[in-house]
Amino acid sequence: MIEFRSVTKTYPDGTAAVADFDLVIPPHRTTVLVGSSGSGKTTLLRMINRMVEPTSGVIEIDGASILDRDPVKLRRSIGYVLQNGGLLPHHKVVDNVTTVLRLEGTPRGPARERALELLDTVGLDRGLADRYPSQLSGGQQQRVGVARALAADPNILLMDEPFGAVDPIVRAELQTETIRLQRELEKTVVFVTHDVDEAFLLGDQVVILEKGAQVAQIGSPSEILENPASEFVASFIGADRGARALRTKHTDHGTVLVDGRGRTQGVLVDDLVEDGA
Ligand SMILES: Nc1ncnc2c1ncn2[C@@H]1O[C@H](COP(=O)(O)OP(=O)(O)OP(=O)(O)O)[C@@H](O)[C@H]1O
Repeated sequence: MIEFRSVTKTYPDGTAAVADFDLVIPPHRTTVLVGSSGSGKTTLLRMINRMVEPTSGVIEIDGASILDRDPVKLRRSIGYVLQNGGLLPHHKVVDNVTTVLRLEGTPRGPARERALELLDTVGLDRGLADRYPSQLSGGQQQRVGVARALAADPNILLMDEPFGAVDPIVRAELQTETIRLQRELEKTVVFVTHDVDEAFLLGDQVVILEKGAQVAQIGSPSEILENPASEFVASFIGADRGARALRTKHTDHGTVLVDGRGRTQGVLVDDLVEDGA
């Protein structure tokens, strides 16, 4: 579990990026921080691995303040995936994946074997191991970035807009892969995006942020969709524009659900009634 208590970050130029922020991030689940540009998402993420130090407040991992941890060791024990993959261009894929392992003293042979296993894990062909990042597609580079983040088998994986720079089809593939990986590996994932659809797709817990990292709403996707806490949230998730409104349409074969543009989104199964409890 990761916990923020009264965390504030004011940058030296006076920008109040995060003001009095509280959050509990449950283990083995995906928490998504979503908000518009400048709402403080990246600052929050980077405070977890001490790439940014809070101005005040406490951040704990499993009940212990991260200030008591050596920053370098802490950073290496937490996986971090960036938007552009953050790969070193003059290092082969295998060397990018094994950077942290090598720094921690794993010999070359076992490190390479681990890298090849990780390529399997993220759905990449082992034959790509000796290529350079520029010889891969954007989607493949992102997968290498995920493999690298998983190399030291961290419990926590931080992902900062990891799919922002790839086309929509590859993005959808990577989102599906992320869900599969999380189920398989049961990491605690903290994911930053400005895309509310991505947040609802990936998040077990979604945190909608306004400027200064003020929490507008926190809950499961269903809880937020069913009951937006404010006009800001309704507008942010598109509920006010009817974008998420579904209507029933009766056909000769049963009842389907259609969206605002008339596209069929699903089939109504009337024996599947939940009481919402
Ligand atoms: N090193 C810095 N020095 C000064 N101000 C900063 C610094 N880093 C971020 N900020 C400011 O802090 C605020 C929050 O930035 P942050 O990057 O955390 O937001 P974000 O929600 O991740 O935005 P984006 O989606 O655009 O990446 C912004 O106003 C930003 O300009």
